[in-house]
Amino acid sequence: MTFPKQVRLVEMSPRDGLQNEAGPMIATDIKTGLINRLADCGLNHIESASFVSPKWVPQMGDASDVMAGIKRKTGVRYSVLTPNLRGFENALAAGVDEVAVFAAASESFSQKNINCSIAESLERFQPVMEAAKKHHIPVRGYVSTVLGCPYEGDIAPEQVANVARELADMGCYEISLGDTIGVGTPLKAKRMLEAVTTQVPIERLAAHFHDTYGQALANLYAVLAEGVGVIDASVAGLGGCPYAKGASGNVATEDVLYLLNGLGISTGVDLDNLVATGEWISSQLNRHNGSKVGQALQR
Ligand SMILES: CC(C)(COP(=O)([O-])OP(=O)([O-])OC[C@H]1O[C@@H](n2cnc3c(N)ncnc32)[C@H](O)[C@@H]1OP(=O)([O-])[O-])[C@@H](O)C(=O)NCCC(=O)NCCSC(=O)C[C@@](C)(O)CC(=O)[O-]
Repeated sequence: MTFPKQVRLVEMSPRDGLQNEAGPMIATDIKTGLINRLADCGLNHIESASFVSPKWVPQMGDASDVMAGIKRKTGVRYSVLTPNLRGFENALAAGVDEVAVFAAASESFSQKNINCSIAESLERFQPVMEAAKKHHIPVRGYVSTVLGCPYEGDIAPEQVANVARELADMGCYEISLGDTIGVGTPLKAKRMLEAVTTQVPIERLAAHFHDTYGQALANLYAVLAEGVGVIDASVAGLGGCPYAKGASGNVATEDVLYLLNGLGISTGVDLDNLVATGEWISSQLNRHNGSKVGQALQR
């Protein structure tokens, strides 16, 4: 096994973490406070908001205010989700550093999440890619449901590979592979990755695993051993997907960092500060802290 010496953590909590919070709209200053604290932990890539339809995801309805309210830290990339050209234009006006388009490996999930087929979604991303190129904005791509779909069950690794290749070919610099409902196991994750790397080099892949079945760290260990060097995670394990009922949050950033520290893999992120941030946001949201490491170190 050859683990990478360094891993880039992409922090998901302000977007993937908060998009699914039930109840009233979370105050914008809690969102900006979270982002500023995360940057102070040493995280240098923070997915901060979504420029999607507020009818579909109400919690992200203040994306422009969030972008205007954060204290920008040099060296930190503040990225957002953009499902279409309108989202991109709004994101550009808000001064984002990077955008992400999001497709799925499952037709049913694509319909439920963005109201179109996989092929239509790729067509819809084309003008986003062109506009982003013109404005020198890097674009990340997501593939959801890479290890299972809430509507279709198992997804063929080849289907994941095809969608990942399409996104890479259209210009996404990195493809993040999402186990949206957290059903994967290490062997499945390894096999999916083997299929994807026949189409997209491993240097351009990221792992985005949810922890619904408690397998996310084991799955990450499996793909780290294959050489994946970018991991998406969410402080305090915040989150879930509005269009994947029952899915829990991304794997907790604190838990991933503890694993990486134990493997001697550097990230530039401070664990104590991160644990304090996980505690802070959990108390602001009046929510259980979903990080095991966060719970252990707070005792
Ligand atoms: C894609 C659409 C817009 C299609 O939605 P639609 O209803 O098919 O499209 P539409 O063009 O008819 O638009 C519907 C309404 O939204 C407006 N609209 C249209 N676009 C925008 C925009 N950009 N910003 C603001 N408003 C917008 C548009 O103007 C219209 O308003 P109305 O005329 O009814 O008043 C919709 O389905 C949508 O916003 N979906 C977002 C779903 C979402 O955010 N899901 C969660 C993120 S994905 C995820 O979590 C997975 C991931 C990435 O983390 C990886 C993983 O874990 O697998």
